[in-house]
Amino acid sequence: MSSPLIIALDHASLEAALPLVDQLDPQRCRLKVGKELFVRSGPQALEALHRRGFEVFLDLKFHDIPNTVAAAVHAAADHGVWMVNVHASGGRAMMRAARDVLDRHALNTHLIAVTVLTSMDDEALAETGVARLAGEQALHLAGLARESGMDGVVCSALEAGDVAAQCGHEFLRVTPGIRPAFAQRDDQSRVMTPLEALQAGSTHLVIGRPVTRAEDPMAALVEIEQELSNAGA
Ligand SMILES: O=C(O)c1cc(=O)[nH]c(=O)n1[C@@H]1O[C@H](COP(=O)(O)O)[C@@H](O)[C@H]1O
Repeated sequence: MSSPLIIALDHASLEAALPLVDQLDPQRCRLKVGKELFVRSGPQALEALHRRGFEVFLDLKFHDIPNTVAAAVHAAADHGVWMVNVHASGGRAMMRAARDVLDRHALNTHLIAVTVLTSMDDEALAETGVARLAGEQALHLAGLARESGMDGVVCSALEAGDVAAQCGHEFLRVTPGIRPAFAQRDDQSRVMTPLEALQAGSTHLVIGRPVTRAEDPMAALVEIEQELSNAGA
């Protein structure tokens, strides 16, 4: 599957997500299961998506003591998900523990770390006691994630190029905060269009509301695919 598109199923339940899922093609996108859908529908949601042939990014952003996060990552990988994530700000020992548990059990789920949430700007970050600018902090955490054995990071597309330069091109740059020209910004602060994001160095694009809340989700997805293919992306 070579598409960079990951559609965020930020739906209230599996039942609510299925009408959209059943219009999508597993050869043309992956799906992301986040907190609300997983808390309501649980592993059943993963099974239902896997049965339909989709690769799934389980986005639960684990952030806890190393032992707890490693166990949670192990449990996620046991469900056969394609990708799982933790918060890089959980630190080196936490990320290493998560890496080690996957290696010990020969599980090949991609393990990535969230750097700075795309909803955060410099001011919001300063309020949490982080003095660096959001872009600098994201790059700092990407370096720590790389050293701690992560396969990549979640970052804003604004940082994707710098992350690639610093951490290597095989290090994944999964970027939410994607807003096609036709979409609203919603609560995202640091945004780019799909084409800009790929050109800036993203390896994967996480897209939620611009597709899932569109009047015609398939038309929105096709419009994004066309924008990318017209530019040879
Ligand atoms: O880890 C993520 O996927 C994530 C990290 C981040 O920094 N920002 C961010 O928006 N996300 C997720 O990406 C998706 C973006 O959705 P839309 O803003 O609707 O496109 C949501 O499911 C968020 O949970």
